[in-house]
Amino acid sequence: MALLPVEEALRRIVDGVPPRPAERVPLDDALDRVLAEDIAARRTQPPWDTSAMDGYAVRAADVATVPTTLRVIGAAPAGHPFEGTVGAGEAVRIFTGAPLPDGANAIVIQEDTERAGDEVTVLESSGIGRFVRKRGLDFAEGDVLLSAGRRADPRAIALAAAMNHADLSVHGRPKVAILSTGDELALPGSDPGPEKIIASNGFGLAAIVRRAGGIPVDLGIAADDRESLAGAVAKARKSGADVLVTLGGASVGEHDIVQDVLVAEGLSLDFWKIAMRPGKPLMFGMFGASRFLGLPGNPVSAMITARLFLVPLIHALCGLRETQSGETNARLGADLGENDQRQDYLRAMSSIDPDGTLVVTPFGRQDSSMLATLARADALIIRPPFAPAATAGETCRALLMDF
Ligand SMILES: Nc1nc2c(c(=O)[nH]1)N[C@H]1C(S)=C(S)[C@@H](COP(=O)(O)OP(=O)(O)OC[C@H]3O[C@@H](n4cnc5c(N)ncnc54)[C@H](O)[C@@H]3O)O[C@H]1N2
Ligand code: MOO
Repeated sequence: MALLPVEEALRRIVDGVPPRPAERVPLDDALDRVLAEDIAARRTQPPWDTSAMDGYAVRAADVATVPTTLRVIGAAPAGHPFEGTVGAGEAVRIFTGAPLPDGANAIVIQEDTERAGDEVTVLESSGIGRFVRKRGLDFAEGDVLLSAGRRADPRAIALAAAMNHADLSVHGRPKVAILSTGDELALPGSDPGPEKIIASNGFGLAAIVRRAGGIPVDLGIAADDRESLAGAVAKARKSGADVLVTLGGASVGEHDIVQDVLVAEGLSLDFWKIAMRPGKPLMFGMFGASRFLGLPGNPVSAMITARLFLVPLIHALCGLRETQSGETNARLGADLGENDQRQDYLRAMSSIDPDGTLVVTPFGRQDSSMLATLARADALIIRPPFAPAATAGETCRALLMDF
């Protein structure tokens, strides 16, 4: 059976996703939220011509020939403009960030002067505009400097503050309900019998959700029976989550009943099974107003499919417009055999060659149960379906691990 290509699966998941409604938050709470509107400067910065240095505001013509001695007629610390005018043969003591007084058109830095009482001797000349920041050097009132859809990173927050905004309109954070499934699962820190497996996926997923800008809602662990799953699904409905993620029970065994139960509860399934390794049994559909992603239970499959499909979905719900795939060209560090119909994501270690090239070397064992390997890996080598055998040194595509 032909499996759905990865790119097509992603397109179906993220296309047409409406961002969460906007809300206003103080600057201090805006970090990593996504701007819901363009932000224009409420003032011009700097609002006047200012000194870029501590020194003396002078007329450039007066210091064309040095040394020369000028009369100091006042001072202009930052925040306290000098109200008068600098005339011929005069200077005003000035400090970094203070407005340039009328009449002056240059700054002489303090180190190039000798002060004696109300006279200053200038030892180095200074041209027109020297050490002067012109009004509006950074931005002018009305300039739109931050666009809707941008993440409020620290630089954006600093700029928004400088533009005189105390709060920002940002999109709401999507809620992602996470349900682990499996009779064999026990919580970390419990005293599990040898037949048990520690339920790690939910924790990894919640961390991915938080990093991506969502709010994880833990629905716990459902057993592999219809009643338990239906009960958990009822909780999911109540949670009002934007996305419901199930973990495990996605494959073909008779205990893999997630899809059956959800369809009986109203899931409209869009697709099941994609051309990807790890992650083949991925499911996607609409569950009422929520988007549903059924991730495979194998721990590495769950983490990688979450990175490739859930993260872009959360970004879309957050209103993020400029997303980066994280993919780059690299040089293969080992030979690889030919690939089958599934796009492969091989766990790999990256290094930089002496010539500056990024090299990615896959681990020998690629089993999708191996979290220790995933944690050591810092890149995934992407092998398209039916890629021919490749030798070390060839160019390949790699996804740098950002989660
Ligand atoms: N006959 C076939 N068998 C399998 C196929 C197939 O196509 N035909 N696909 C394989 C692939 S690929 C994957 S991936 C897995 C996915 O299986 P499920 O999604 O049904 O996952 P489970 O069977 O529930 O669990 C698999 C594995 O992962 C462990 N697990 C489950 N949940 C967690 C959790 N929350 N934390 C940690 N570990 C978890 C579970 O104990 C199992 O060991 O199916 C293959 N089989
Ligand atoms: O797709 Mo499964 O995720 O290969 O192990």
